[in-house]
Amino acid sequence: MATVVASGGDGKEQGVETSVTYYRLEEVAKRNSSKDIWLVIHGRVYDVSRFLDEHPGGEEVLMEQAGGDATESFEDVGHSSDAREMLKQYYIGDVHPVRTSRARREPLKSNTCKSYWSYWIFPIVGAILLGFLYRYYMAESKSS
Ligand code: HEM
Repeated sequence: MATVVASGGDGKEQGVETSVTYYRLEEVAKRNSSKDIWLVIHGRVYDVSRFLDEHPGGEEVLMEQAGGDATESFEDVGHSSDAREMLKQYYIGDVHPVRTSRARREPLKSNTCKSYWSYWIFPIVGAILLGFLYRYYMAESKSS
């Protein structure tokens, strides 16, 4: 079961049933000081504060990405599989899957209503047509 961590606070809050901690992008964005650096790579949040001095590519590149999504820069460098393996050491959680404001405004569209009407409309229209045809037929047979 996943735990959602709201933005604000110290960002380390965790619930009772925890397997993944989610951080909002606003929370990650705050971690951009020289001593406290978080970044996002492929939707995962990494606390690289203690990795700055050790990063073979230098601390500047990490600081440039601090608090943001570093996926593109990380991939552009073509990091080795060892580097990707190292990521695990700094992993602290996932980016919170936020619904877009549009998705929040629009309720989930259901087909139930649509199919309900199409279920009734065809028999009704068919019955009306049959009624007209019958009247037409009767009028014709009377006049002849
Ligand atoms: C937690 C995240 C990161 C880890 C664990 C990591 C790890 C490493 C490692 C192990 C290397 C040595 C080369 C290799 O094995 O590929 C390296 C090199 C490098 N990294 Fe990172 N890196 C991270 C994030 C980044 C980011 C966000 C950038 C942004 C541009 C970056 C830029 C570089 C550069 C420029 C080099 C030097 C490449 C070279 O000299 O060929 N790294 N990194």
